[in-house]
Amino acid sequence: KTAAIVGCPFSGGQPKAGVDEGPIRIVEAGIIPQLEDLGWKVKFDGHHEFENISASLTSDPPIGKLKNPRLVSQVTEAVAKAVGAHAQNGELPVTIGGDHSLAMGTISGTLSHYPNACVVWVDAHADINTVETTDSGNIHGMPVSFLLGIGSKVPEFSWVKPLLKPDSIVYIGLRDVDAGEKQILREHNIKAFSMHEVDRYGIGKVVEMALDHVNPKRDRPIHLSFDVDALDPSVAPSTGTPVRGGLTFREGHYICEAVYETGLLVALDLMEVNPSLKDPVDVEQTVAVGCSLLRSALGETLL
Ligand SMILES: N[C@@]1(C(=O)O)CN(C[C@@H]2CCCCN2)C[C@@H]1CCC[B-](O)(O)O
Ligand SMILES: [Mn+2]
Ligand SMILES: [Mn+2]
Ligand SMILES: [Mn+2]
Repeated sequence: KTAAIVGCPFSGGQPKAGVDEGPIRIVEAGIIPQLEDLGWKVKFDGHHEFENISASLTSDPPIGKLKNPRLVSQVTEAVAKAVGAHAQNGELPVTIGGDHSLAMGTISGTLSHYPNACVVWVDAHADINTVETTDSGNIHGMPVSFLLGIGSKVPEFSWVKPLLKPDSIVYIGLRDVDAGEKQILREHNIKAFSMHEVDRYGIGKVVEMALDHVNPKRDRPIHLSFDVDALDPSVAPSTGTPVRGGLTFREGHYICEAVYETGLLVALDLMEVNPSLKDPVDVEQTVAVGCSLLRSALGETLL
């Protein structure tokens, strides 16, 4: 079994510099030999270069509130092609971000090859703002709305096909959801296990219920999209939009272990590690947690 590392040094979906260094630090931390030690054949053709895309853009003025729209669209389209190609080759794409706008690409890529795939989205945030509801205009808060095809269309994003259905995504870890997003989740009956449910049922039951919702017969491929800000800031401090009251180290790892145990994982994203926001100790911790989550999602067990 081959894992293909899709290193995406990209920060255009949000305003904080440094998140583009995430993949570089995770690879430098040794994720490749770590995965090889788990028995994976690891393919890594170097981090994706997006310079040519940004160089070819003479200008990229906001569209409405949306920031860096053309850059984000072109980068995520390239990522969709890369992920789709790896999936086509029978490899498991492991996309390391970079900000979460990249998931517009990764999940498009997965769905192009596995149309029946379901998505487990682990995050403090729903990332489902539309052109109408976004307040920040930061596209890392919007990828799910594009994947669902909701909200008014933006011609620059016409490559994104509405391949994701509302009943095929489930959230775990939500605790900072905008009013407009809450309304969208309700209107589309999108299943979400917030930190309230994690407290109430425990992570084991939450993961079971989440999978029962999107994968009742455990026969659908799974795309796991993990935003490290789902974890409590004490666990993963160096990230752009930290929110208190998050998942513990073990809860985050349990999700990854349980998803791997299904044997259905076909694609994995590890997003929003920004190694420039904190002191070296906190950065090191965040990078190490990112590597650890990746290992757990790819078969590392405690016994
Ligand atoms: N919904 C958001 C958006 O900008 O759209 C607003 N939020 C920050 C905001 C700060 C003030 C209190 C309410 N929250 C970040 C989120 C996007 C996170 C993207 B992710 O990829 O990090 O999950
Ligand atoms: Mn590649
Ligand atoms: Mn996110
Ligand atoms: Mn988030």
